[in-house]
Amino acid sequence: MISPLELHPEVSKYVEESLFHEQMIKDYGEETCSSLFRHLLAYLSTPPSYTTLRINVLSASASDIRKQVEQILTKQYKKKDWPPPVIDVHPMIADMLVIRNDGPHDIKQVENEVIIDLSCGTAVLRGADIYIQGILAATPGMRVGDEVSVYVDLDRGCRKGLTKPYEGRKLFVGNGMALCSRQDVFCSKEKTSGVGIQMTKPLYQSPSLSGLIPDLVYPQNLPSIVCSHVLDPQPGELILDMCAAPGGKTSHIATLMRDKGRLVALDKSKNKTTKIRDCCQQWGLHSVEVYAFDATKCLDSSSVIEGAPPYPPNTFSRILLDAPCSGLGQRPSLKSHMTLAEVSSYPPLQRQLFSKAVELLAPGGILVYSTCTITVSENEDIVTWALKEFPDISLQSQSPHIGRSSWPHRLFTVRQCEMLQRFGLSWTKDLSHSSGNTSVDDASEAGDSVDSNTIGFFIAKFIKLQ
Ligand SMILES: C[S@@+](CC[C@H](N)C(=O)[O-])C[C@H]1O[C@@H](n2cnc3c(N)ncnc32)[C@H](O)[C@@H]1O
Repeated sequence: MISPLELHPEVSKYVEESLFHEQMIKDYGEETCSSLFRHLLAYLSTPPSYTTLRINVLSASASDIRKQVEQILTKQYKKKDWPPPVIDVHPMIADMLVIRNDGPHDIKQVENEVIIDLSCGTAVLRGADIYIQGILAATPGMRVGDEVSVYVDLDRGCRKGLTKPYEGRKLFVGNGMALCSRQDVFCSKEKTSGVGIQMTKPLYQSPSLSGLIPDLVYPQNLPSIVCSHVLDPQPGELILDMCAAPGGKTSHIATLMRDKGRLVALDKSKNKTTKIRDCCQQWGLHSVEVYAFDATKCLDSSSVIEGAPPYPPNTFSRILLDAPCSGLGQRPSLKSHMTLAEVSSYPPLQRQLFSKAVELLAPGGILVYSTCTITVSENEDIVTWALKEFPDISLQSQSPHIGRSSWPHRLFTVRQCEMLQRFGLSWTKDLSHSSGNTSVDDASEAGDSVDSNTIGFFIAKFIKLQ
């Protein structure tokens, strides 16, 4: 049993107050709101029920890629003794494959124990095997072929190479087979890379995606795929992706432009821009220019459109601001070490980036703002601030719209709520109209479909008036 996402108490209070504002507490009662918040934290600690892959439809047809993926994963599943995977093209989004995950399973724990860290544990819950470098501790005497039980160190207390049983708080994530001995992990100079534990009986069965036809397939969460479709990039346009690394949405935007036109991709982190370049190169995309650049400085009226940033005002036909955020929509998320100062540092940065985006956008141009977090302060509040601050932009409806509408906000009309998209667990559409109904959507209410059981994500679309 996975416990709810753990937050620093002051962060938990901040997020809860951001979601359940005074009016909601008045309308639905304190008890209901805090029980919904606990439900939300529990939901965030579990992995999504589906794995989604974006596919390169410029290189092959969706059905061909689906077949290739099916062949590879069927072999992988057979090796692990699992029933064959069910893989479909998403009914509304032609460049997305959907694979149903399965779990949680009831797995009997064995004596041999392997400890891994939080980030490795998160990957295991989404289908990954464990690389040798990811192993923090293993039972003395562990040999190749042994069955082992894998635990996540929840408190970052496990010393690398610990020989005694780990006494700290740990979460069981399934059983696997050792492909290396304990000696290989901690004492060998040779065998230090590659898969160390193959997860044969994980708590959640989902495909292991490392190296899965990288020129045709990009593992990406559903809302991120939707986000680039909402931007609706067209061939021949001049488009800006302001915060682009590692390049998932950049490569998608360039693909939707059929690699014709010019896509400028910026990221503040120089190291991360390498990932954008690699990603575009792998998909054979040539329309992308990548710059390591602070997007808060990318506007300058004396600059020119060609070449590197900064750029003059009214330049781009479309801009994606996939903003740096607190990331609290990520699933599974077992424990966050973020402090209140960190979480509350994002809205000012988001407003700064948004202001630049509005100026850089050409009249008639489209701006998409998105985050992978759940706080109202980084989502709905940014929209209400922007609509007040910039009378020359207007909120637009989105296509495709397969997520929920926004979190209830005292400054939105019902129509405005419906123009925004929130993914992951959300307030039921009808709840805001009926104080008698106090449920959030869950598995019993179509909440377990691929469109709803995903990460927490927010999308807003604007047009700059002519
Ligand atoms: C949510 S991630 C972007 C994910 C990316 N759009 C994708 O789909 O692969 C936010 C990114 O913003 C970058 N960032 C943070 N501050 C920035 C700034 N001032 N200018 C440009 N990029 C920034 C971070 O390095 C991070 O890579």
